Amino acid sequence: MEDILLRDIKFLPSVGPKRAELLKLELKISTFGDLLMHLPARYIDRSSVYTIDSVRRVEMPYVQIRARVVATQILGQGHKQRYVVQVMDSTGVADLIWFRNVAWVQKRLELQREYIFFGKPSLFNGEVQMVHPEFEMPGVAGSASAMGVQGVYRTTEKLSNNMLGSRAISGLVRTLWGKVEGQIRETLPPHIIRERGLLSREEALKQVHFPSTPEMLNRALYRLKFEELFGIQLLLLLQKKVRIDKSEGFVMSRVGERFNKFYEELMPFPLTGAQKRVIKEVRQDMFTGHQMNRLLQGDVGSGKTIIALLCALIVADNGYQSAIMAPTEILANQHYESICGLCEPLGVSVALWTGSTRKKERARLSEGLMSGEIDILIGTHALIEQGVQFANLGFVVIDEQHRFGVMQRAKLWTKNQTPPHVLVMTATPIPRTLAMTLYGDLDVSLLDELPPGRKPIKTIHSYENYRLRVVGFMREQIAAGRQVYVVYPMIKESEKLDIASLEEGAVALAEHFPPPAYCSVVVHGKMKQALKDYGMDVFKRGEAQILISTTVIEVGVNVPNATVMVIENAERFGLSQLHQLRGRVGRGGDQSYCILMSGNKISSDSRKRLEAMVATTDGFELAELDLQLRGAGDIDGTRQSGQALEVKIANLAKDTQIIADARETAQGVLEADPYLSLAENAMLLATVQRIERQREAVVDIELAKIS
Ligand SMILES: Nc1ncnc2c1ncn2[C@@H]1O[C@H](COP(=O)(O)OP(=O)(O)OP(=O)(O)O)[C@@H](O)[C@H]1O
Repeated sequence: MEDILLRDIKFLPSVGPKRAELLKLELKISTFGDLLMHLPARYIDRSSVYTIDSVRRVEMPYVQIRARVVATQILGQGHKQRYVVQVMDSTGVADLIWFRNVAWVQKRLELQREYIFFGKPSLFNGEVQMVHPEFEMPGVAGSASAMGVQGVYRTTEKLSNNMLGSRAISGLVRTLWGKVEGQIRETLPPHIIRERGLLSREEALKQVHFPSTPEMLNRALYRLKFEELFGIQLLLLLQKKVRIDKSEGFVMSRVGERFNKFYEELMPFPLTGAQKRVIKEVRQDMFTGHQMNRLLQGDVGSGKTIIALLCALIVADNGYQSAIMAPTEILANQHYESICGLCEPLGVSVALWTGSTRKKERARLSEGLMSGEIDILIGTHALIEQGVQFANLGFVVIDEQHRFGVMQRAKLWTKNQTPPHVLVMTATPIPRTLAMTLYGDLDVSLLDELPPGRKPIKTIHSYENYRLRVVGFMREQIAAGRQVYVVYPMIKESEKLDIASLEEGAVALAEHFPPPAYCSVVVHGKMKQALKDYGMDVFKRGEAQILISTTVIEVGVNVPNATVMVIENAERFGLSQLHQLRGRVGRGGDQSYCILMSGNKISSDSRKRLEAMVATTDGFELAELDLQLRGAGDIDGTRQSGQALEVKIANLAKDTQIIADARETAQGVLEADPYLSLAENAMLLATVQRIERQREAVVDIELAKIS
């Protein structure tokens, strides 16, 4: 049978070639199936009528009220002219305002008559207002107000101009439904539908487009989101299983001289319990003969670098090479310096490869890598972009991988016959359910203990008016021998402006902290690498007391003597970023401070973020809150992953319970049928294979972009 869902959209009555072309261009709708999956972007609930008084108390984006017109008047002149209609019900009065189409409204609204008004309410001086509400007489059969819950479809200006606004799209979907009803195939096996009490796929699709009640809409959305997330979880768990069961990995069974010597004689400090536990987990993985793919989550300053080094030493003792990849050159340099220093007495050879490594040096390094002379290579993306070759790469550390592109890692070393063990390190605390999706194919280690002697950082939110006090505080800290960071936000669209504001800030600071008594350095992303390195070095050596910078220092920079972090325009940063920045201080034993500077007027979301920063230093708590405030799409890298994972219906930030349910069901299915070989799971296998193909295509595109 021909699959009706694959039919070209131009064959749908009242579409035709011209509108079909537009639908393709604007909304990527090419087939009947595409239109069916073009779900409403939001819903309006016209199933209940609110009283004016209750509108004041409930937070609903749109409401309808039933009220009588008691007064009308035209206010203002010219383009400020507006028509204000006062309406009343038994609980109160509301003002309805029109700035346009005044004559049209005037003609249709009669004094003392009752209407249903539908619109977006707002409160002005405690009074309910609605601008440009829709209205109609109550009790008219088939009227919009009697239609219950309605979907609003995403459309574009161009489509609206061609008679394809939200309502027209809704009409097309209705026509479509008449043709496809009864032909929608089920994609989940009956046992899952039964266990989870799900709607059938057909019923779910019908209900998302034409909800009969709010409850049915919720069940329909649950079913479609569940299906989407379940497919992903199944794929992730299956990939993990295949890796563990089938993929070969290097066996690193020796704990040799270099690791032992370092551990016993050269370690600058005893490891924390959590660090010891993680090393043990990694060693176990490396011993199994399967490839390790582990995520190391540790809050800022929890001591991840030493773990990378200890692992690399085990690897070197077993005769393999390691690569450690950092997200920025500054960080790669920092790792290189500290690891070089630590490794010198061990006879382990360490090299650095970044975007600014010169051609001649690269040639020399390539030789060293191919001959096996170099044990540990530290670098940036350049390691991949430039296709660096190793003699026997056994271990790769990806630092801060959220910057790296979540999906890329899967494909990085597929060229090697035996893939190296991979340790992904991240300081971004990822809420549990999000981690299930983003890193669902990895094993997870947690560094949940900070090195001893750390004092919690004190965080203060300060306004522009108090700047002089902040300056005074910075002076005190500098007088006590400490160092200070001052960070400006960087917003991609207007880098020039950002740098200008940083430079202005630097000039103002120079007045408060004049040379030669004080020394400040400026570092920002647009500077030449050599200059950046120079600035960082001067600060690290303690020769400058103030480092003025953009967020280039956000990840990883480690200067334990710096105790004050001043964040300018803190309201412009997201919570995870603020947390990362704050993590640059409090890395030594001294009391540290984070001062969040903001303008006097900030939005309520910004205020919530800043208040949360003041209230807690717990990265996980902040990450959860960030997720609620901003959604997964705004957390670094997750938008990209959402796309790569083809998550279209579910929301990775909000649908946490559904993610957990989907994972649980997926686990259950795989326990009973580890490789989906039973007939009853054939359709699941097909789904997983389809997602895998899509995902691979996306990863290929991502990789093509960087290489
Ligand atoms: N067990 C320990 N005892 C004392 N100090 C430690 C210990 N482990 C690490 N440190 C020190 O703590 C500081 C932070 O360590 P490191 O730079 O590895 O943190 P990180 O986890 O990479 O943090 P971030 O993600 O913020 O970069 C460093 O100065 C490091 O020398």
